[in-house]
Amino acid sequence: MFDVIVIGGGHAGTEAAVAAARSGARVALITGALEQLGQLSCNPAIGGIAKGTVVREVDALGGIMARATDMATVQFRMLNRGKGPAVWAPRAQCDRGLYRRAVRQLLEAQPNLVTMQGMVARLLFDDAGSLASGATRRVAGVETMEGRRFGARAVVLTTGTFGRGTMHIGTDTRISGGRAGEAPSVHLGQQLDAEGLTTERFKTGTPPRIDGRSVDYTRFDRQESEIDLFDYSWSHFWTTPRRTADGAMRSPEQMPCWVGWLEEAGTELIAKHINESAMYGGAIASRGPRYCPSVEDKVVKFPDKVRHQLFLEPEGHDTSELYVNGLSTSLPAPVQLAVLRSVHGLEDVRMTRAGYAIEYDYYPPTQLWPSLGSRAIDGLFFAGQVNGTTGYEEAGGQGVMAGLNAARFTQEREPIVLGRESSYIGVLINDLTTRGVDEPYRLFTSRSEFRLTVRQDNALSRLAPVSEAAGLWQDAELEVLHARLGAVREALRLAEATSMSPAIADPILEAAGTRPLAHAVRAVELARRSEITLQVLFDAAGVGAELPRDAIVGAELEIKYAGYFERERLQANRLVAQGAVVLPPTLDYAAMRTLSIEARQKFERLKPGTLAQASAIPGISPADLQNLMLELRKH
Ligand SMILES: Cc1cc2nc3c(=O)[nH]c(=O)nc-3n(C[C@H](O)[C@H](O)[C@H](O)COP(=O)(O)OP(=O)(O)OC[C@H]3O[C@@H](n4cnc5c(N)ncnc54)[C@H](O)[C@@H]3O)c2cc1C
Ligand SMILES: NC(=O)c1ccc[n+]([C@@H]2O[C@H](COP(=O)([O-])OP(=O)(O)OC[C@H]3O[C@@H](n4cnc5c(N)ncnc54)[C@H](O)[C@@H]3O)[C@@H](O)[C@H]2O)c1
Repeated sequence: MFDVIVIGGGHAGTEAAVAAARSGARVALITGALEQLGQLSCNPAIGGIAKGTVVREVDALGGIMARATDMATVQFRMLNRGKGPAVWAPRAQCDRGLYRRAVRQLLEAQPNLVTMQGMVARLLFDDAGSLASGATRRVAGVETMEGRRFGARAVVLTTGTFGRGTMHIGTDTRISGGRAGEAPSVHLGQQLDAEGLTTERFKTGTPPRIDGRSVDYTRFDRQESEIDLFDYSWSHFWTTPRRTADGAMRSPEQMPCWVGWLEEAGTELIAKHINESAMYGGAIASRGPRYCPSVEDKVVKFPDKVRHQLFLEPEGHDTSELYVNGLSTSLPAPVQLAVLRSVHGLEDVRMTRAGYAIEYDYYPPTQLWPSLGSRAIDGLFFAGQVNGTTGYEEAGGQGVMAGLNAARFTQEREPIVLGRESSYIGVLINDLTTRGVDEPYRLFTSRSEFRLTVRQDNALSRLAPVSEAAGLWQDAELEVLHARLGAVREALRLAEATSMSPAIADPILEAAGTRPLAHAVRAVELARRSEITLQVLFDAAGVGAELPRDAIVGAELEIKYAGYFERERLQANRLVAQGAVVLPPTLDYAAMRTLSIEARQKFERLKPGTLAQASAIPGISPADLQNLMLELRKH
């Protein structure tokens, strides 16, 4: 008997299992193939715009994604570097094999957690759900295809793209599978249909891979890694052997990326064969991710663009295979090869694997509570691609919260729901459970009202209070965590306390093209200037050498954008105060005549957990919210 069983060992499942185990639950993770734990289904890149912030949030909640990435990075870029640190976005490409092994190693190092191989065929139920939740059933365990049965008080379902997955290459090739080379999950979906859960279909796609030994690299621009400037996980600053005592990096050897172009010859080929593409030839009807478009989409939707950028990304040290980023496609394999060979430098290329599209089941996430628990079946939680999202990071973020709340469910503790003002994970889950999805959901900075205060550099200070209160850390980790947070405070104190004389500051100011000093000022005042970094000031004044760079950048951002942050914080506080008002699931919205009919219907159907969630439902007006507050007072 386990407290929590997690079905699936992708990015949602592995995080869910760790979060539940860290919460004190006895956890089993059951997945199709143990060798594939943590498999990066598509490109081996972790992070990017908004997603990089989620990786750090997962890390601040005790997750493993950041640690695994740090152990496997072979190429790193800080995106948006030109735009100022408030919107910097870390993106790491990993050695695919190293990443998988790192995930497995981290899982096996986790107390309270066992991993097992097996395809879950069905859930086991107790008859009744609890009266309070209104659920019709309560989950009691799982049974695998081989007939092994395991009892559990909560189950987290994270089966990704495997739910009745069908892969397509061109219009004629259709293969049943969850991912290239892996079987789909069929029985579980049939059972959930029979239980009355709503199921829908989405699609996604992946590009072909090529043999790096058949590439003429002289025709591509070489892009080096910026690795020495960054660690994803806060824990690496202090505890692990990733850095040597003098701060040098001990990551895997870095590999270059190659930037090239799909030219007119390639786009013409795609246009000519467009009806043979699975997506355009009618083989697939379901909707795909708008923001991870296939190359067919790009050619059809942007016909005036004669060329499209491609990145050849290394798959790892143990292989010469390259991932062709930008060329996701479901054209027939011979057409894919011809398109590849139209690219300058790929004239003689060997295609090692064809790209394909995949259609899979997802469960519209408005069927969930904000805890990610099912409204229909007590103790059943959903996370990852099955909730209609796309992306490893979106999956990981949901996984942590589902695992945490599944454990808390078994411990009869209140679920933890992150606010929109606290994190991108809060925005993601709030959007999913209140608004639902009509295309695969991907995070962007624009989805957050608080994108200046919710940044990649301050994830730990935002979420450590949550993870600490939830009891996710061991004592030694807490010590490191407090030291890490203390470093930002110390950098801020030093900025206030350090006086910069004209003799020290002027060479820096002149080099940056900003006006020199008339008299000595505090470092904090100079750090407000957009051209000047706090690190440069500290280096010149000979202070702060013991502080991690990241803490100094975090302090600098707090100084530079203090005015904006203050405004967002006030707004966030208002939202928290108002939004925290709890709406019990037993409220009879149909009887609330002061609400509009649309509001009554939507509240009845979606059962928002708090006023903040009620306000995020599309179509709900400020008048409805005011009236709802008045109705609540009558209760
Ligand atoms: C071809 C392809 C292309 C993709 N391209 C992109 C992209 O460009 N951009 C992007 O953001 N995302 C892309 N994705 C999606 C990305 O892979 C997912 O968002 C991410 O992996 C989701 O993580 P997950 O944990 O929800 O599911 P997955 O990573 O799919 O993991 C599911 C896990 O569940 C296990 N499993 C399934 N059924 C069962 C069962 N019945 N019993 C036990 N275990 C089971 C599987 O073995 C697997 O370990 C792509 C996916 C595919 C397949
Ligand atoms: N079809 C799908 O649903 C699908 C497929 C693959 C990946 N993904 C997801 O997308 C995310 C990462 O994708 P991504 O980063 O390739 O795309 P992205 O669109 O997030 O890329 C972000 C930015 O990185 C730039 N970029 C891409 N490759 C680069 C490189 N090698 N060097 C420097 N800059 C580069 C791009 O120009 C873009 O501006 C992951 O979360 C992954 O799960 C989804």
